[in-house]
Amino acid sequence: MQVVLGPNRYGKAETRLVRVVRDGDVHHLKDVNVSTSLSGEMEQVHLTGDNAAVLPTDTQKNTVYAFAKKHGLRQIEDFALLLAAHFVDTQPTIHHARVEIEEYLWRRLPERGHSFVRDGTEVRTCLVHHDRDGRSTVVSGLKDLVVLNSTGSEFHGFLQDGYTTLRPTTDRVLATAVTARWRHARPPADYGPSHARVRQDLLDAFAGTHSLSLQQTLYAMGERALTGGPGLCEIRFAMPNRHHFLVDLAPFGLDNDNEVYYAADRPYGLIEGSVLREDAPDAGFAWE
Ligand SMILES: O=c1[nH]c(=O)c2[nH]c(=O)[nH]c2[nH]1
Repeated sequence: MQVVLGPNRYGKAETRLVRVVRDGDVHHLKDVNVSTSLSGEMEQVHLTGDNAAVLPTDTQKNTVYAFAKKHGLRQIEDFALLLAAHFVDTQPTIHHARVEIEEYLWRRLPERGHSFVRDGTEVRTCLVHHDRDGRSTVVSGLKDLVVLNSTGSEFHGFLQDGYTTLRPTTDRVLATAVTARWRHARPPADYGPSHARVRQDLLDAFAGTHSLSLQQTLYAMGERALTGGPGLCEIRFAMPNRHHFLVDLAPFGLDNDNEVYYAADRPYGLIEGSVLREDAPDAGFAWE
């Protein structure tokens, strides 16, 4: 039986990097997790162990740190583009680079210029590709944006079969941890304000939508982000439905008028979907 090498890539996953910029007594902090992944002329390393085409993952990690010093680190998308282009443009055997970055957010404490507190659970993300034909794609995003509406959410009119026990409700808690990733029709002038704008659009739509299902809320959030400011053409979501079940307090002679909930962590409904402009340009390898 004949076998052949299939698609492959290799790289250094999760290079943790903290960059401090000292502006006198006031420090600026960037805390990121960088994963690089390269592909190209990798037949020989897999078939015979000849490493001549391989840029070591250790070198990839070193490059991340060196570039943080040489070029600074402002918007993660720009840093990822710089790294991806570097690997492809300097190594003929590397035909494609994929760089994924997570950024953990810190807020400076007001009293001091160099003390920080982690800003919630939210993570900013990006996924960048660059190939040897000079094509680049950028997907920006966020994850673990935890939101909750304590009313303004209903769920009824759903299919019922012999296994259905869920009661229809016209007033429930709606909570989720949003993962959203998006691409722009054209690169924005600055990924920072664009990210802030999309994030605010998502929050406004979550809060402002009287929800008949999390699916409806997802679409409303996508629609808002696409019709808002920063020129998005596609946004994809994964939203776990963080169920809040009313606790039955009747055994204790107490009523429970939507006041006391059991916040379940699993299982959870997982609602996923995308919203895109009808004329969205082809995504190419952007999401891979
Ligand atoms: O918003 C919801 N969508 C569903 O598809 C679903 N399914 C379910 O059990 N609860 C919910 N809630």
